[in-house]
Amino acid sequence: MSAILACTNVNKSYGNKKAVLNLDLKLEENTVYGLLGRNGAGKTTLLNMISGGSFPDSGEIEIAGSRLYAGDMPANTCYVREKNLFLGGAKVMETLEWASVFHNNWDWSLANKLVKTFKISKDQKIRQLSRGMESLLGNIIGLASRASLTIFDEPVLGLDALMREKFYRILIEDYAENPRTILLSTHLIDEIANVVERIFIIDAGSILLHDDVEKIRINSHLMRGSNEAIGKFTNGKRVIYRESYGSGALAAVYDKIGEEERVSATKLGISIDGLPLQKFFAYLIEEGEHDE
Ligand SMILES: Nc1ncnc2c1ncn2[C@@H]1O[C@H](COP(=O)(O)OP(=O)(O)OP(=O)(O)O)[C@@H](O)[C@H]1O
Repeated sequence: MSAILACTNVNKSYGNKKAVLNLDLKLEENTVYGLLGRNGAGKTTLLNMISGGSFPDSGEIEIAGSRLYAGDMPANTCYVREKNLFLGGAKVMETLEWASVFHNNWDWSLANKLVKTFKISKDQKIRQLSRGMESLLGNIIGLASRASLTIFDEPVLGLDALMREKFYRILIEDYAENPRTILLSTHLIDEIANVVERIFIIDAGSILLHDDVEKIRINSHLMRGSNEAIGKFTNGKRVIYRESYGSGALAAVYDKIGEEERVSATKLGISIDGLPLQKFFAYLIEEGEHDE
């Protein structure tokens, strides 16, 4: 597979604030990625640079092998912003028509179908849409663009649980029929666990970890036992978080644990549970804080 996006040693500051720091990131063709990071981690700053909205202070961004220079609009890329830039006085239909002009692979039949699915009136003005409906309109544009690189920043903001589920289901179905690279940036991690194939975790402007979701699911564990047993068992393993309480301890481990090791853990009185993605992320970020 070849890279649709490559960021190399990218930096961006606002005054003294380093928002993106020595960041490397590579996205392959035809893969769904998640970009996770807490508030202020640098996600929007990064996505703005990838979409040509701002330019790095240093480093390189390449899209489909072409380097982005200041003022360039990346080809065949669709960026659905958290705060979209639609004109309040324009109608939904006019906004879709405007979007269709910018995207070569635009699919009107999909756009029309989704407008019906999400019950949005084409004659309604943008300023009359609810927050959730506005998110949905952005998402319709993202999906109908069928861009080789489609980026959604907080796509389910303001949507109820049913609509969030519907959006992700449609995204997966459409992706299966029309593979392209999709990057989902969100705080609602567990909701995308079954949608994305790989995950990038960004913290303080840099990528802290990237891996396959399946690998994270298999290799992330929460262990509880005595301080001594946990210390012994986790020796040499990648411990992303550890906490002691009295004579007991808890450890979040990101490593392979084989059957034999599980047997020896049981003998040591250690319990091992899986870690939901949200928890894995929280422990990883918290451990990062301890290290500072
Ligand atoms: N225009 C700006 N001027 C000054 N500082 C900024 C500006 N935009 C962002 N920052 C700072 O840069 C850092 C990264 O911000 P960014 O918006 O990229 O984070 P984020 O991960 O998208 O956060 P959130 O999830 O809250 O949207 C933050 O510390 C933020 O305060």
